[in-house]
Amino acid sequence: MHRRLDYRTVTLREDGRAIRIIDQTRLPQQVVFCDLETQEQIRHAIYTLQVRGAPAIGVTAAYGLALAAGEIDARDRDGFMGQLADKKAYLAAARPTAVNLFWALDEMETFAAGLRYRDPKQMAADMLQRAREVEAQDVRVCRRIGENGLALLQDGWGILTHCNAGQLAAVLYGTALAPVYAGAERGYTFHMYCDETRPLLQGARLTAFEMRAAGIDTTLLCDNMAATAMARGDIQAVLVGADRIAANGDTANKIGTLGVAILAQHYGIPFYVCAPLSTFDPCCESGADITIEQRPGTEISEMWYKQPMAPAGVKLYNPAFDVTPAALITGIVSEYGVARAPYTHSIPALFAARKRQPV
Ligand SMILES: CSC[C@@H](O)[C@@H](O)C(=O)COP(=O)(O)O
Repeated sequence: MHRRLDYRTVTLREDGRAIRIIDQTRLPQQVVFCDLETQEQIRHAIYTLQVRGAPAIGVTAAYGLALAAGEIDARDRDGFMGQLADKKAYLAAARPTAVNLFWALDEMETFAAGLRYRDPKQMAADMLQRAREVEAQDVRVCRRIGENGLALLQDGWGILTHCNAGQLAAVLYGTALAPVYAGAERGYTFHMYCDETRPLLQGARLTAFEMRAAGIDTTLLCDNMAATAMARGDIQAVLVGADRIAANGDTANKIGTLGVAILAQHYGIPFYVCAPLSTFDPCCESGADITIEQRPGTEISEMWYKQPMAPAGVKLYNPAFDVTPAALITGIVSEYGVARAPYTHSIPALFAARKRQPV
């Protein structure tokens, strides 16, 4: 039976005074909702991955800046925009790699700059309305990604995914898992293979959880088992999300994605990246321009076990993302269709399509 989680990962609380998120650090044991009211709570929730995944971070940031704007006490437009810029910089420092964070903050600042100046409370209320639209747009966009991605898949396929790019990484559908949900709605049977995704186990804790809740056949495997699953012929396609896509198609996603892409090329398995246009960053010429977040080594050495998992004092290396070169990507599935190499031509075509008919 198909039972996608019937709640939104990120939304505005009914009274409009807080962001309501599912606390992803408590999954899969507990589904706990958490209300974020202050900018400190919002930045902390993004940094600690209570809310995570590029599109969900973007929606949180949009609401976050609107709520923070409600705290502004300014006499005129310049005062308001000055304080808004400070709040934007504060939220932007939460995490460096997912461009949706910066995209959403820029959208909100540009929106505020375009408003006829009234009292700060009214400006903040208008911004909150705009943030609601960012949330609604995420739902529409992800549905379109689902339809576009489904057209590349066949009923009965085994699909490998890495990290979590599903409902829990966006508002309702996700990106890489949106085609799987779209297929399930039509009665397709997919066999999902979820990499556990060391060190923070987004695949085990989140993807396996939401796939099972949706009644989709799901197998969890350790990251180092993907090669064997491919060699056995279990995998017919790889679907992953993205945190930032450079102008040449190089794609930053959760650490380990690059290894999966190399394996997929070796075994001749199509490797698709699924992402909304808000994850594309035309200012990054290539993957070399993408800042990769470094996180505390303790996420490797002691996070998931009662006892330390490594000898005291060992040097630790914990980049949170890697960059998959465009040459390893079969196609990038967006809400405006599928871009293929050469990406320097096909990505601008997606942006042109958006200009003609925004989703
Ligand atoms: C649709 S989500 C795409 C990516 O944000 C996702 O694959 C990912 O890498 C998330 O990393 P995380 O560190 O859990 O925020």
